[in-house]
Parts: sequence; structure tokens; C-alpha cells
Amino acid sequence: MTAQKTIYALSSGAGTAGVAVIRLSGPDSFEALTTLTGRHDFEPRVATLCKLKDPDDRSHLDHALALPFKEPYSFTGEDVVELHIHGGRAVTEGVLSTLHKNKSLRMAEPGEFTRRAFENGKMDLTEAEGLNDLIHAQTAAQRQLALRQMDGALRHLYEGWRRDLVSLLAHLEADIDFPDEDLPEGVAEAARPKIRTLCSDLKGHLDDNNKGQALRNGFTIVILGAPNAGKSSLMNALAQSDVAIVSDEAGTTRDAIEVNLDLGGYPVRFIDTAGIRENAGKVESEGIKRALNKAEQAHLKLITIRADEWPDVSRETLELIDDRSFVVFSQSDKADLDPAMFHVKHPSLRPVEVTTTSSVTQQGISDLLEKVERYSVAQMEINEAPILTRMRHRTALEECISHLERFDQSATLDAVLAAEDVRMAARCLGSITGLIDVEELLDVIFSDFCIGK
Ligand SMILES: Nc1nc2c(c(=O)[nH]1)N(C=O)[C@@H](CNc1ccc(C(=O)N[C@@H](CCC(=O)O)C(=O)O)cc1)CN2
Ligand SMILES: Nc1nc2c(ncn2[C@@H]2O[C@H](COP(=O)(O)OP(=O)(O)OP(=O)(O)O)[C@@H](O)[C@H]2O)c(=O)[nH]1
Ligand SMILES: [Mg+2]
Repeated sequence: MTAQKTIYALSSGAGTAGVAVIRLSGPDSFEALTTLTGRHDFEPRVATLCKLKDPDDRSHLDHALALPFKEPYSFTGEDVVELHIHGGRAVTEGVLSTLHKNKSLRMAEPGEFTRRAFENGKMDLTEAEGLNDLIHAQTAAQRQLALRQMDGALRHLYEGWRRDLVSLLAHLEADIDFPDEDLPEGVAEAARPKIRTLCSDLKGHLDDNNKGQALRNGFTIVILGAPNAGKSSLMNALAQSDVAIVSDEAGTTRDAIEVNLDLGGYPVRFIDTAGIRENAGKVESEGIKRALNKAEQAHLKLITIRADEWPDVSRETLELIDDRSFVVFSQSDKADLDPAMFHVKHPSLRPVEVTTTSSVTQQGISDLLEKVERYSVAQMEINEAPILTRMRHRTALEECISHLERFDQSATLDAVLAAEDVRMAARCLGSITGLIDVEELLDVIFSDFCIGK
């Protein structure tokens, strides 16, 4: 492999801070450190206090800690130098522009350090994705999920399955290449039950109610109902902040408004939407279209119905109520209503809960929040089993299953076809971990990272 160009980037966040870290990786990292300090006496994995200077005019840039790592024992597997500098704008800009003048270096692209770690075998793609998830984790449960994936939970699962397929494939191919040799009868037949078991393991793994994806992306709760039902007021009451505009004018909310909450360590996103009604004007109709669109993506819908208008509920509102909905009788301070009335009037509808709230008196708000938390946590709670977190993995696993299901038919027909199905299935698993040739995938995955990571 040809030596890669040495890259550098600010690895800590933007903005003023006590300390910032600039990271260099590649064959010229140590040389660049010498250029900045005029010193050669650095020891791998030992932090050394040193003065950084611009080699052109000897101007003083910072008093810094330099921490070098000798390849292959570094995050990227290459020579790495970390400069732990003072975190102000002038210092970071000064050091970065000095590095910029060094012709043997270039700025890192987003995710490039991690990409090199992957290319040097420090991690597979699922671990790299876990690392990215860890950096973006907003809640404790998301952090745990990401750390588990970084530790290789998915890598071991998918690699195990792939190894099983590769070993079956070896037998099938031996049978094709040496049909007259003294091999056991019906290799394809013998593989059949194993393939079926694997297929059902894969399906079991996929059949997770999208738990991992919900936990990773946040559990989406959409507040819906007629104009003036009190949706924006409810959202503000739940979030305990004035995120959405409230007014007595019907049709106040047009765009969907989001607020993220941490409920017991689990990420929940509330979305307030435009009131749904017929014969709305042009802008409001667009808002309603967006509301219905959000309703389709919702993990849970809060359907607000004004207590003081009951039992008058529009058809549009009733149609939204399903087994992933709570009915919320809003503005309970205006009318005293028993939640049980809902079932009496609409026995065929099956909302999970029916509650009453008032955004003015706060009646029922904390009770609703508790019910919402219980429901969403139950949908996201994970056990020890490795858990699927991405659409990319789901699609590849589904494709893998389709090849395995085709094997069942091919095995009766033709050993060559059967082997090809197994090979394709193994390839699908390999594309998830990246332990096969997946060059075109890499740009997509790593461009999603931050610079300096
Ligand atoms: N200063 C600093 N802090 C950091 C990082 C970093 O790169 N720099 N990390 C960056 O993400 C995380 C720690 N992850 C790291 C992972 C591997 C290696 C490393 O040097 N690995 C070598 C040696 C392993 C060992 O000593 O056990 C290797 O894998 O060969 C360093 C950091 C979080 N904190
Ligand atoms: N008394 C009382 N008034 C409320 C309550 N909730 C909302 N209101 C009032 O009802 C009116 C409409 O409230 P919003 O929260 O803007 O209603 P909305 O459903 O978001 O309305 P649109 O965005 O137009 O669809 C405002 O005047 C609020 O002050 C409540 O719990 N009690
Ligand atoms: Mg509103």
C-alpha cells in the first residue's frame, strides 16, 4: 500500500475552550512536530510540554502539550501527533495556519481519521458507525447503544453469520469442482437445514419493531388535531418552554415544530403540527400536508380533542386514531370530561390511552408525560442481544435473506446456482462490516462524520 498523505484537523469542537486538540496522522506527523518545536526528543505515548513556533518568522504560537503515537499503535494505525493547545481562536487559528503552510500536510476530510483506522484494520464499519453514533449521542441510552456497537456487538454477529456461509460455500464449491471425488452425498441438501436456520436467525434479528433505529434517531411523537385544539400549548407544557407560538387564531401553526426531550435517558422528539381541517387556505393546506406526512412517520401520535367541544370531533381527527395513538382531551379547565367517554362514543377505536390535560392549570400534564415516557421507553428498551441501528444494515440483511430463500429453490435444481446464492448472501453480510471490497460505500459512510474525527 502506498503511504498516505499526512492529514491534520482540529479534533475538538469549535469555539473558545480551555484546551483544544489538533490531530495529525500520517508518515510526516513527527517531522511536522519537529518543524513546529525545533525538537527531536519526543517519546511515543508520552506527553511533552513544548513551545510551538511558526518556522517562518519564529513567532510564538502557544505553550502546548505534544502527544505522539508511533504506528501501528495509534487510533488510525499511522504515526499520530496530538497537539493539546490553548483553546482560543487566535491560538488554534495560528497553529492551523502554520500547519497549512507545510506542503507535506493537508486538511483532513470529515471522518478521514476514522476511515484510516478502518483501512488499517483497527475497526470494521459497524464499529466506525458506532463511534460516530457515540459522538452524536444525546442521551444515556443512546450512549450505551453506541458503545456496544463500538465494542463489536454487530461485527461479531454479522461476521459469525458470514463465516458460516463461507464455510458452506467452500463445501458447495468442492462438490462442484470435484463431483467424482469421495465427498458425502448431496452437499446442497446437507446445507439446506443450516441455511434455513440462519434465515430464521436473520429474520429474528430484523423483527425488532425498529427499536434500535428509534433509539438511535429518537422516538417521534406527533401532536395532531383540529385548529385551536391547543396542540402548541400542549407541546409547550410538555417541553416546559415556549417553543411554539400560541394564539386564539385558528391556523396559527403552519410548519412542523420540533423539540427534543430526554425522558429517563431515552431520546424523544415531540412535533407540533398545523391543525387539520377541510377548506384551508394555500399556506395552511401545505401545513396540513406536512402534518399528515409527520403523522405517518410517528412512533406515537397525540390526538388532541377539545374537552369543551366534545362530542363534536371532525372525521379528519378520528381517522388519525389507531393503536399507536393517545387521545388527549385538551383544555380540561373549560369542561370537566371523563376520559371513559371516548370509548363509550367510539368503541371501535383503540387508542393506547385517553387522558385529559389543561395547558393553563397544568392538570394532567405530568401524568401524560409519564404515560408517554412509559410507552416510548418500552418501545426502545434493549436487552443484551445485539441490536440493529441503521437502515443500511436492515437493507443488506433483507437482501441477504432473499438470496438465502432463493437457495432453497436452487438447491433442488443446480449446485452451481445454489453456490452463487450463498456467495451473494455472504457478500451482503460482508458489505455491512466492510470486510469485503466496498470502496463505493466508504465515501457515503465517512462523509457523514465530523471533521477531525
Ligand atoms: N487525546 C485523545 N483522547 C481520546 C481519543 C484520541 O484519539 N485522543 N480517542 C479517539 O477516538 C478516544 C480514545 N480512543 C482511542 C483508541 C485507540 C487509541 C490507540 O492509541 N490505540 C492503539 C493502542 C492501543 C492500546 O494501547 O491498547 C492501537 O489500537 O494500536 C487511542 C485512543 C477518546 N479520547
Ligand atoms: N383555557 C385554556 N385555553 C387554552 C388551553 N390550551 C390552549 N388554549 C388556548 O386556545 C387557543 C389555541 O391554542 P393553540 O395552542 O395555539 O392551539 P393549536 O391547536 O396549536 O392551534 P393551531 O396551531 O392554530 O392549529 C389559544 O388562545 C390558547 O391560549 C387550555 O388548556 N386551557
Ligand atoms: Mg398551533
